[in-house]
Amino acid sequence: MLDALVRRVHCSQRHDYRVQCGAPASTSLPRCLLRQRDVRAPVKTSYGTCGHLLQPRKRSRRAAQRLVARASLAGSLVPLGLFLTPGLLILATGFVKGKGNLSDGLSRLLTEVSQGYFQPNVGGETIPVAQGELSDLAGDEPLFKNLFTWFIESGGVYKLAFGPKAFIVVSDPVVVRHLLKDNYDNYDKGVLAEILEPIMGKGLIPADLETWKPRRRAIVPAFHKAYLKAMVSMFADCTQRSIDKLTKLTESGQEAIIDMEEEFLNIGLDIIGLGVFNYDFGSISKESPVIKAVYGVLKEAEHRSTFYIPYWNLPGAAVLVPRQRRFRADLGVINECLDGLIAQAKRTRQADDAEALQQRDYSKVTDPSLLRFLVDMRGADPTDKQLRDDLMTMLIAGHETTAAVLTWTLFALVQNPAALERALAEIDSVVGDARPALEHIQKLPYIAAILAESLRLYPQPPILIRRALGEDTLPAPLNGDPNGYPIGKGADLFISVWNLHRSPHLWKDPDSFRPERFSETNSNEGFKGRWAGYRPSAQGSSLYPNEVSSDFAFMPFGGGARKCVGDQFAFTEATVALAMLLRRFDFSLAGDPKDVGMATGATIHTANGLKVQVRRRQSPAGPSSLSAGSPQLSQQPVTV
Ligand code: HEM
Repeated sequence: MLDALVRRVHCSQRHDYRVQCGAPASTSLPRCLLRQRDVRAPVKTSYGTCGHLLQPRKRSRRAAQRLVARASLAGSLVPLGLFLTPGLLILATGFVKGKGNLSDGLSRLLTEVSQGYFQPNVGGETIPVAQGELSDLAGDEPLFKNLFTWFIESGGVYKLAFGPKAFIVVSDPVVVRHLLKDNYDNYDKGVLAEILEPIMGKGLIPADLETWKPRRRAIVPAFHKAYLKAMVSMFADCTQRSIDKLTKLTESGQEAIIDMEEEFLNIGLDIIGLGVFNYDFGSISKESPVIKAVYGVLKEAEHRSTFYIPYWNLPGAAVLVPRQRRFRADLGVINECLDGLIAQAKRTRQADDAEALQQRDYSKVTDPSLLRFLVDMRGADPTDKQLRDDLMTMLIAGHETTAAVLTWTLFALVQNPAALERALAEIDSVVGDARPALEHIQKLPYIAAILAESLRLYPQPPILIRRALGEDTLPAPLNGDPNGYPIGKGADLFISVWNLHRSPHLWKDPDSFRPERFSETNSNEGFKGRWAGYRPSAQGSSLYPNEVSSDFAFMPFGGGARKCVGDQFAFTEATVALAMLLRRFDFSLAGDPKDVGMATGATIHTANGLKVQVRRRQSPAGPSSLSAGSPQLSQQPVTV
């Protein structure tokens, strides 16, 4: 195990070194040995083979500010916690006086205070341990990148302890297949459900298994083929709004610098509003209190998913903490809007069974939204609250995710001229100036490979979360204990999609952007027949390479029972938007790729926006008949 105790350091010229902690092999491992601080001392006066002085990685000013902010927030909430029980006061003093740094001590204290219990023993004693501290989270890198470093050091299943809380981190396709498919009903969403419950209630993503089963059965049929066809037309309309805006900004050959991440978020919001509840946010061209509230709630969802102390559960936090007060106000605005839309849909209900609803003539349907289908479907009869939870869930699940895919795809393409050229040739010859239709999308395999490659490098979300409802034994990961790892009820798991997608055991040249990889077979003898490898032929009729063709090494939309319900919606949306924008404009990065940065939330987004220079594309070749596309959008969006 000691062999794994390595850390990265740099010399003054930024040569990269891996150093080993100096503890003797026989020593039992106190947690502090793994902390960067403890590794710094022995290397402070060491020199690398380059002759330069070795030094620990420097924290950026931003990271340091983040750490201070977290520590001070923790500090400001301590008094609340201290009132809860005198025993915790002693605990607090012990932690704060202890050797750990202040933020680590406070973080542990707050985790316990706010959750009110110590993490029960959740088994997993035989799992290799990597231990982390809050200071690791406050480093330069997002959490999922730290998880990758520990994966390389500790293997496809390891345990990570933050104070009293332990997470089992899984980065092996055989174990992931077991969790998501073979034994899925032994797991719920655990910590994620706790975080999201105030926002999504019992919507499909956080729902417990009992609530989830009938809702999943009701929602899946709503994404039928005729719906998807109508949606493709709407995707084109919403992208056209952005094209019109960019066309204006690039009048008479001008060049404009645009934050395309923001633009993709606007396109995505308009699309998800229309597709889910036939509400036109019109966010590409205007601001409204509802849009502001949606962004406010999304920001809070992101804050909660990265802030590992659930301070918002402390008594009074919702009233005392300004951002929590704002969050409640924003949630009120959205709920009022959704309640209005649900009431209106119920007033105009035309009940029918699912099959009949799927056979409606969608070229004449004025409201093709999911809400309309869910209200009209006979037999499901969800309560207003359940409907609202499902709508809110889909609004959040389908907005930032697709925008993030488009952002990172464009980021990759502007740096890969050969891939861009091939993409343009495909768009020009298959779609040309036509309005993209479902039939076009099936004929754009290279665009599909580009989007898949972007999702491989930047999975949205980078981590999936589960909690064991009963005991289980995780199968052995690559090079792990052949007996597997028993875990107990209540064990919390992080499935690291980032690690799977960038694993050197599963992919050749994993960090390169190379869409062509999806037409090559790939395997690893080390799995001894337990992992089937990546096989393009197993993709079948799916629009994109997926968890089936990669045997859970590539999961752009998750896998198994709780796989994304909006995968086809999202994939066609991204294809339409990308094809239409690339056809019309030339994009090049305004600045250094490093300036874009990376930040983590529910999705991976940029730290500083995706600023690109936009120019009109000069006379692109290819079919130019508009009649080849689908008919104009016939739906009349509702505004309340
Ligand atoms: C590119 C865009 C998208 C990506 C990358 C994505 C990814 C995912 C992933 C990975 C999961 C599995 C989560 C887990 O197992 O814990 C998921 C679930 C889900 N997604 Fe998506 N999603 C996208 C777009 C959408 C859209 C457009 C919608 C709805 C219109 C949607 C609705 C949902 C729902 C409801 C679930 C929960 C399914 C269940 O638990 O049964 N997603 N998504």
